[in-house]
This record gives sequence, structure tokens and C-alpha cells, in this order.
Amino acid sequence: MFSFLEMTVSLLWKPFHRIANGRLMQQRTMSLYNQTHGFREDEIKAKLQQFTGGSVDLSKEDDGIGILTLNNPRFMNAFTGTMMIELQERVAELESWKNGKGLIVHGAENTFCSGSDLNAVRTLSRPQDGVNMCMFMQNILTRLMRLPLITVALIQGKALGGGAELTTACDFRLMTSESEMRFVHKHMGLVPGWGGAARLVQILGSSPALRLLSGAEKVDAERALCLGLIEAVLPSSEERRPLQEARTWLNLYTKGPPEVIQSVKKVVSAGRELQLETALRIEKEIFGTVWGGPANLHALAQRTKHK
Ligand SMILES: CC[C@@H](C(=O)O)C(=O)SCCNC(=O)CCNC(=O)[C@H](O)C(C)(C)COP(=O)(O)OP(=O)(O)OC[C@H]1O[C@@H](n2cnc3c(N)ncnc32)[C@H](O)[C@@H]1OP(=O)(O)O
Repeated sequence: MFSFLEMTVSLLWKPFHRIANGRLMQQRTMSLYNQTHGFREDEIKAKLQQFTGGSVDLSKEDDGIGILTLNNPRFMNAFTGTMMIELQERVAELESWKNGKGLIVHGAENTFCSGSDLNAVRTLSRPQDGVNMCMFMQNILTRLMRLPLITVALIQGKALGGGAELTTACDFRLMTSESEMRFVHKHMGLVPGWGGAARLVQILGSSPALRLLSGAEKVDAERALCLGLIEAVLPSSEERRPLQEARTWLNLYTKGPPEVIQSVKKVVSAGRELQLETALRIEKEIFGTVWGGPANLHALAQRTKHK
């Protein structure tokens, strides 16, 4: 089974870059699981629709930074079934955001997310229901991870279970000093199912990942920074200022035209997921979409000195 980017390489690279970019986007949105894996998306969505409450809100700002808010604070922003479906819809919107450069994922009312809604989990207790929900969320979080945007999880309060897994699907994580991440799955007789284990190993290496999963250890901001799980501990812990601090941090990496920022993320995604030669070919093709482009020609005309 070819990965979405390896299939991209097999495409004839046409001189009309917009066609190529369009195909790149199409490949990016291809799902990990489909009917050949026994995944019946309509069936799982019909089940998830029964578990209502909360919302996943998206604000696409003029500066190219999106704010994705997990909004179910009465229940610590736990993911209801309808929130899982809304997350899929928001990710699809972001995949086609031409002026997008960055995304901050956070929770409402000073806490991140406490994982799946346990009321839904108790009802979806048949093994196949769990596997179907797992494939549904892995499809979404893989598409989130592959967005051509620089993504940051802003962790305030608690990121537990699937909430902790969601943070690993972002490029970066920022925590406030009183926040906590915890992969509690072992205490539920489970392992991560939304892809959090595989991504945690990629982020930390297998030994630290095994400790956090087998110990279901509380990870505070200081320890997360020491592990390399987060980029920075934000100075403020009250409700609203951390979001501004996260925007300021993200702005350090999203200065520039959207097409350039998106291309930077695409070449890094290729290097992160693909065999070297395939990644090199993708890099070459993405390079071809920006070489001689408006940003490149403007920079050349400026005789810029990078002091
Ligand atoms: C693949 C992973 C995925 C899965 O297996 O499907 C999962 O993520 S499973 C869920 C894993 N998450 C948890 O087990 C967290 C459970 N919650 C807690 O441990 C605590 O609530 C907390 C998050 C540490 C917060 O504790 P506290 O500050 O004491 O607040 P409360 O416990 O009173 O919570 C307030 C309110 O919210 C409800 N709540 C919290 N988390 C969930 C949840 N995941 N699902 C449903 N409801 C949740 C909690 O029950 C309280 O409601 P009331 O009891 O009605 O007041």
C-alpha cells in the first residue's frame, strides 16, 4: 500500500504547478483507512452522531493563523461523537485554506481535552465499535498532522488520553506552567488508539515513549520540556493570555507568503514520513512550485542581506 506522498511521486509532474498542487492536496486528503480495511465511515459516523454535545470551532484569521477550539468545557472538553465528526469537517476546511500558514489547537475555558467522552466509550464497547472509532480518529489526526500549516497544540489544564494523543498530531506543543499531559490508557485497560503511541515514539524515541505509556505518568510542563515533548512553557497561566502568547510564538515561524510557509511544511512532512529518495523527489517537485514564483522573484529584486 503506497503512502499518499509516494503515490504523489508516481504522478507525472506537469509544468502546470497548480494542477500538481491540486493533486498534492488530493493525495494529502486521502485516508489511511478505507473500505479495503473494513472501514465503513458512514456506519461509524451514524453511531457517533448519537453522542452529542460540545463543538469543534474554527476561526481562520486574516493573518493566516487558524484557531481550532475544542469546546465542551462542562466535560473538560471531552470528545463527544459529534465533536469527532466536527473535527473531521474542520480539518477538511483547513486542507483547502489557500491563505493558511499556521494553526493553534486549544481547549475552551483553560483546559485542553480529557479524551473520549466516557459516556460514548461505555456505549461503544463492542470491539469492532472501538476499532471503527479508532480508524475514524486515526484518519482525521493523520490528515491534521499532514496539513500544509505549522500546527501548535496549546496545552492549558489537562490533556489526557485521546487529548494527549491529539497533541502529538500537531507539529509543536506549548504548555502553561500548571498544565499536565497524561497518557492514561493503561489505567483503562487500553493502549492509545488514535495514533498517539506511534507519533510519541517518533517525537521522543521508543524508551521515553514506553515510560510515559507503561507508567501512565503525569507529565508536567517542566518534565515535558526536559523530554523534548514541548517547545516552551508559556509564562502565563490564566485563561486567555496563553493563546496570545502561543500566537506570538507561532508568528516567529509563519512570517512570509502562505505558499512559501505551506511549501516548507510539505517538504518537512515528506522528510518525516518517506524513504529518503522519495522525500528527495517530493522536495524537488515542491521546490519547482516556488522557484521563480512571486516571493522568490521579489526576494531576488531586493538584494536581501541575511545578517
Ligand atoms: C483512545 C483514547 C480514548 C479512548 O479510549 O476512547 C480516551 O481518551 S478514553 C478517556 C480518557 N480520559 C479520562 O479517563 C479522563 C477522565 N476524567 C478525569 O480523569 C477527570 O475528569 C479530570 C479530567 C482529571 C478532571 O478532574 P476534575 O478537575 O476533578 O473534574 P471532574 O472529574 O469533576 O470533571 C468535570 C466533569 O467533566 C466530566 N468529564 C471529565 N472527563 C470526561 C470524559 N473523558 N468523558 C466524559 N465526561 C468527562 C466529569 O465526569 C465531570 O462531570 P460530572 O461528573 O457530571 O460533574
